[in-house]
Amino acid sequence: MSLTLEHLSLGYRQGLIVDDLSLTAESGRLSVLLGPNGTGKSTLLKGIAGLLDPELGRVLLDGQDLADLSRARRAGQVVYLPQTTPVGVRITVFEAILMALKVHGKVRVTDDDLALVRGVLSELEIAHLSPRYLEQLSGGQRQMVAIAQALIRRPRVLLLDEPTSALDLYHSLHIMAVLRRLTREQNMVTLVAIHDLNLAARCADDVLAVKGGKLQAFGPLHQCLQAELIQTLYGVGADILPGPDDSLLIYPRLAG
Ligand SMILES: Nc1ncnc2c1ncn2[C@@H]1O[C@H](COP(=O)(O)OP(=O)(O)OP(=O)(O)O)[C@@H](O)[C@H]1O
Repeated sequence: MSLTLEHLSLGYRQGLIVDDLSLTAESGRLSVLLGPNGTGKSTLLKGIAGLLDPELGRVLLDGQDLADLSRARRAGQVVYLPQTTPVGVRITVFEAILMALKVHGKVRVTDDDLALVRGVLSELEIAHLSPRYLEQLSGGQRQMVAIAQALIRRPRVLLLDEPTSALDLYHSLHIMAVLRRLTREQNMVTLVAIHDLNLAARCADDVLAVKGGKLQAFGPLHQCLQAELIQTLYGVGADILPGPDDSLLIYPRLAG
């Protein structure tokens, strides 16, 4: 399976933010979406999810134009987790994840549904939060519940916007490792916008870098994540060293 962006241009009233972007991402691979603040990463994810209509171009899943699907069918295949998620009504963590599972399905809850909710709670190590109300959670706990809500829907394309921004070191590493494993096991196309380059380098198969609306790089981690790219994206020099387990260690250097 593959996700293809074909001359995709996206924007708002003030103009284009994503400008003529073309690439094909293969399933079973996790891509990190890199780029400076305000450059269009969230805009790109929203465009792929169908929350923003393209000015030009298409988003294809295995050759099928996603614009031809109903909103509900597209949402079943492509799940987007925004940077901030509303707390919403007074429900427990267990209920919130169950509701995410049933969002476009039958209303009746089966034993299999309950087992799926328990499975994702255990996978993300948040089973102890199950009876708590969403409004009682910390920022990081809420972020993990939102990730659980995205995962339980078993999408073909998983789009996560800075999913570890509120997580501590242990939980960031754990969540990214789970995302990488599930991407392979469930053969998803996973795209994760992220600012922490060292975390990105530990979990990425591919790098997708954007700046000024334009694609700067797309391809395997070791090929793409070079000092020149970091300089282009962020205006920051960097030493890049080989890390354990085929990862990279990035040591950024501000000039002066
Ligand atoms: N709903 C909107 N209406 C108008 N302009 C918007 C809207 N959402 C975002 N923008 C603008 O589009 C540009 C890209 O924003 P976007 O949120 O996609 O950036 P980003 O790369 O995800 O940034 P960050 O790393 O800071 O989260 C910014 O200039 C932003 O102000």
